Amino acid sequence: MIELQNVTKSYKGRGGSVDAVRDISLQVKPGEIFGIIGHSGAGKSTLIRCMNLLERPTSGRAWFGKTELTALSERQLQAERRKIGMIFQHFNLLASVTVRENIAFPLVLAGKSRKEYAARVDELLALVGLEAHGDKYPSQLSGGQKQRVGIARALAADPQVLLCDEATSALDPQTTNSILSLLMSINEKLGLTIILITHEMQVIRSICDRVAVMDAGRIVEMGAVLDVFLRPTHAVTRQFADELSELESGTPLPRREGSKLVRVHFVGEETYEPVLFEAVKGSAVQCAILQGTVSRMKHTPYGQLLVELSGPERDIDGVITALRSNGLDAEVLS
Ligand SMILES: Nc1ncnc2c1ncn2[C@@H]1O[C@H](COP(=O)(O)OP(=O)(O)OP(=O)(O)O)[C@@H](O)[C@H]1O
Repeated sequence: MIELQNVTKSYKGRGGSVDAVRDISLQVKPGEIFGIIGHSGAGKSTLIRCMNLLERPTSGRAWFGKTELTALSERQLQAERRKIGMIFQHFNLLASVTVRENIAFPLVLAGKSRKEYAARVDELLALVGLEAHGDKYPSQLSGGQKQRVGIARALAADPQVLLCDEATSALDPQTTNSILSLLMSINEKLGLTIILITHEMQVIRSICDRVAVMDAGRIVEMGAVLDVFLRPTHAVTRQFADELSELESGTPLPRREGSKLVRVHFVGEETYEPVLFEAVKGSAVQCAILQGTVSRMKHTPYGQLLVELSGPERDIDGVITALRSNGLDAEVLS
């Protein structure tokens, strides 16, 4: 759907040239929600803007379906860009016109008359839950409502892909969740491919299918969200995975002599099974649960427990082996 091949984007600054994006290749599949996460300055905005050529790569190639965007003239590019919608952190709405007119804007640009676009705008207002707000001005709306207008406007020309540039970063957690649910339902209902950039794990955890982790202009890890964050290999990924774990770090924990501290990950339906109880049952091992969470990564139940296993070492090892042979990820921390 969207493909980048060896894309580099350099900016010339006073201190020389900065590679904001370095030699990035990736493929986004039709219908998926693909997240790009990284700290500030990692190159996320530059990367997403290379996908619709708001930034022209210094080298490398960008494809939209079978069309190579980097080979098009500005004029050809404008036509292709209509198939790629975009929403922004600060919404970028026109302050002097109503919600309805903001949403209609891409249709007006495409030469449609009011008569032609009126029904489409009503449909979009309903899709984003703003039926009662069409005649208001952006200044009369909350941040979440403004972003809903941004989404409706981005969808007006019926794009195949939606690029989201930090779309929830200016919103409070509750509003963030409502916008993420809206994006997920649009993805499911319309089959729209979504690519988003964020610095928030919550966004990746809630709605993304695959993720790329960026650091210093490069992608350092990429794959299914669960795979990347269950077994992070790069330090930056590990930091984000720790945010996800929700287990407190640094808190001194009570420990018994000779015990082992084990972190157990549960994924899928096993999250709700009594596997830990079964592994310990009948052994001489005592199991104390020190911390624990159960949540979801998109639709997949996911849990983590920090347990202390105490008893004879051989029996503790037997419990760990039993957990692993049940498909659980059991990591001995100390
Ligand atoms: N137009 C520009 N001119 C010069 N340097 C730029 C330009 N745009 C970005 N950069 C530099 O490129 C690097 C990556 O910036 P970018 O905005 O893509 O990162 P980011 O991950 O989106 O960060 P943030 O989350 O803070 O927006 C930074 O070092 C930035 O200073």
